[in-house]
Amino acid sequence: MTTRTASPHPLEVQDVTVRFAGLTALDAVSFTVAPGTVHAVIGPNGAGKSTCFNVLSGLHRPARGSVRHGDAELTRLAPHRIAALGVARTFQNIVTTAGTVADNLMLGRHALTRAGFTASALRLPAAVREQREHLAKAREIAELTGLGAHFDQPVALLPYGDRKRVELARALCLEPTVLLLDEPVAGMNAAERARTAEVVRHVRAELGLTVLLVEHDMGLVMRLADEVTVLDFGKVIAHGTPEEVRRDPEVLRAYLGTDGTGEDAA
Ligand SMILES: Nc1ncnc2c1ncn2[C@@H]1O[C@H](COP(=O)(O)OP(=O)(O)OP(=O)(O)O)[C@@H](O)[C@H]1O
Repeated sequence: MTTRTASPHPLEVQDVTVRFAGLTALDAVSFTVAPGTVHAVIGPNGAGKSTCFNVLSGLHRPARGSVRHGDAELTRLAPHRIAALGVARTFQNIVTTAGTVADNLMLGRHALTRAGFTASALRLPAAVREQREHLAKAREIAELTGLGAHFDQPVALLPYGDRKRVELARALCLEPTVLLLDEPVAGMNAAERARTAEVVRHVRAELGLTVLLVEHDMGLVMRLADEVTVLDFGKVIAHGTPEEVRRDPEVLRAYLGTDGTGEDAA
């Protein structure tokens, strides 16, 4: 069975430009996500965060620029090929409500399954053994993400925060080296947000993952990110630690319409 280890490679976004009809949604965006770090992409509404996320996961092909991870140029690959390289994404809206937690996590193992359909259907010994190993791995990931007690429960019956974490666990079942999180705490209450931050911190430490997250929740970004890239109108306006970007006058202007002095920006 495939087991991946932490990647030594950064995720390098270089000069990425995306246009929709007349609108430049991303304009020569560059940043590097260092291996084993949590990197957040933030920005006001319409700044280009989702577009950036979709480029990284292969849903949008940029007009220009590259996204490199080791030897791979991700902008030329279909989403499933990017996932197979160990770059897994979550989806903002919960996509997993059917079946149990175990069922959903086993779906996440699908790309790592070697036994063919026929071998599985005939329950050949190798296929049965592989299935058992995948189930054990799925259980391990459920434990890691605080879902162990719910492993055999229907996802639809779980509280919202746990359901959203099933999505995170499903992505982890791919044994990624890079995890792309699309607003992982959207819609959660304060306790659920804190719990999810703890889980992300824990899985990053345990698995040595590189994490890129797009997030509106500043509290989460400040608590979790090692580095932050700030977008506004499709351009990078700031890079730095959470503390640095929080004090950056450009960032204050973009978010608050002020330069931080109390005067409205022109
Ligand atoms: N498929 C599309 N077709 C046309 N314009 C689009 C498309 N997707 C995004 N845009 C536009 O591109 C710009 C960037 O949008 P994007 O969704 O990436 O921003 P965002 O930072 O994720 O915003 P939000 O915080 O509101 O989710 C916006 O002006 C948006 O209207």
